[in-house]
Amino acid sequence: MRKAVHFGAGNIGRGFIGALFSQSGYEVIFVDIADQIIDQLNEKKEYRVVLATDTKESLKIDNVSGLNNLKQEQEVIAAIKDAVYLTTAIGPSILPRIAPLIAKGLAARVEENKERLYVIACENQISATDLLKGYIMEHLDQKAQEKVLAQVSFLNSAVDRIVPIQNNEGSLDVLVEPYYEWVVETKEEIPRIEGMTIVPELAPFIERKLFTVNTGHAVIAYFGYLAGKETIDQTLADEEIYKQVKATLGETGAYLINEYRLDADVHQKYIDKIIGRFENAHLNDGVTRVGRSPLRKLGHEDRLVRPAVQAQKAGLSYTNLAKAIAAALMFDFSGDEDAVKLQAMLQKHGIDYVLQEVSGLESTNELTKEIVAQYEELKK
Ligand SMILES: NC(=O)c1ccc[n+]([C@@H]2O[C@H](COP(=O)([O-])OP(=O)(O)OC[C@H]3O[C@@H](n4cnc5c(N)ncnc54)[C@H](O)[C@@H]3O)[C@@H](O)[C@H]2O)c1
Ligand SMILES: O=P(O)(O)OC[C@@H](O)[C@@H](O)[C@H](O)[C@H](O)CO
Repeated sequence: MRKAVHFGAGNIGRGFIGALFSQSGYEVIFVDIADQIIDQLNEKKEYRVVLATDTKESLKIDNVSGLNNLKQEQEVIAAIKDAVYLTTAIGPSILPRIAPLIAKGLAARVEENKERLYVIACENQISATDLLKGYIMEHLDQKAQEKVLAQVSFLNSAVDRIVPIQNNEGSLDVLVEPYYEWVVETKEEIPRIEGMTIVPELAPFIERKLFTVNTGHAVIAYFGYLAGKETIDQTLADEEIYKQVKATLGETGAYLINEYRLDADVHQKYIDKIIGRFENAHLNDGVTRVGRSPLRKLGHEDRLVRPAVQAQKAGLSYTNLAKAIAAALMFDFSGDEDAVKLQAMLQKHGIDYVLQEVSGLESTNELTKEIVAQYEELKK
């Protein structure tokens, strides 16, 4: 049986990427640090993906097992030697931590197995696989680097499926929305996986996804948090926030339509469909999950700052994006390590410093001035 090694047996790992591999006839070896999940994967060897619909249809996902990357290095290396695919869904900040072990696995594999291996990072981050590749290369000598580059394809991708935090302690089953899209950039023929879409140029797909689904989601999460809401669907029921989401997606939409020559009507339908997905009450998706890691989300290339910077460059409106950035700066959820760091940084150094250090925005930039003004307004 063909093998896929997938790092991160969390919500997207089990609920989306691992599930597609299993349904495509692959044996899926999940690699994670959570012993409870790994033990269950090895004991049960199957779980269910449950769709967040009225009827809660479910699919059985089998041929799965688990390895702990901190305790079973040799087993992970052996699995990489045999795999056809190596994927991740672990969070962009964790990629540097798993890179040393992946490097060891790739170095061993290219000596013994001449079949091509396909590496794909499935994270909400532009060029996540390129980043992972860079981290891996730091752990290989020149000879190993050359062999790996000759025998391994590193493919960027965009992943879209809303998978909330699961409220079923002790179960491997995952509740997911029915919609999904996995777009992979390559010009090669690669082994077929059910549900994977291949494109020669990813930029329009990942930017459209990040700056519509994730920008919209972030707006709901940060304004919802400020308004004391619990979930994404509850927040969207608030008329003012609904209007704010629409207006912000109008701004990212204008940038995307201009940049990628998209059809305006088709893009509007895409926005409407996504808002419909956010309204799915079966997901019970928390504003604190969607707003998680605000330092990452306030990054220069991420879902809020990049479209604002790009809109500004193109002479388009960015007022609503600036307001969303201001709301993200107010995310002071004590259960989120990044939010705690962000608030400490704001208190110690002030907003101009944070926008410079975290978002790469100069204090003299008109966009920065707009964010500061919106922040002062929100604080009132
Ligand atoms: N949940 C979604 O709706 C969704 C949708 C699209 C993309 N994504 C992206 O997928 C990625 C994963 O998100 P998620 O929601 O599945 O998160 P998650 O927290 O549910 O899963 C992450 C998994 O990684 C594991 N992990 C953490 N550190 C590790 C380490 N050092 N070594 C091995 N495993 C480690 C955790 O134990 C966990 O099981 C993120 O980049 C996210 O942006 C999520
Ligand atoms: O995963 P994050 O933290 O980058 O973003 C939170 C959500 O917006 C995200 O997980 C979405 O649910 C997902 O990107 C939908 O495809």
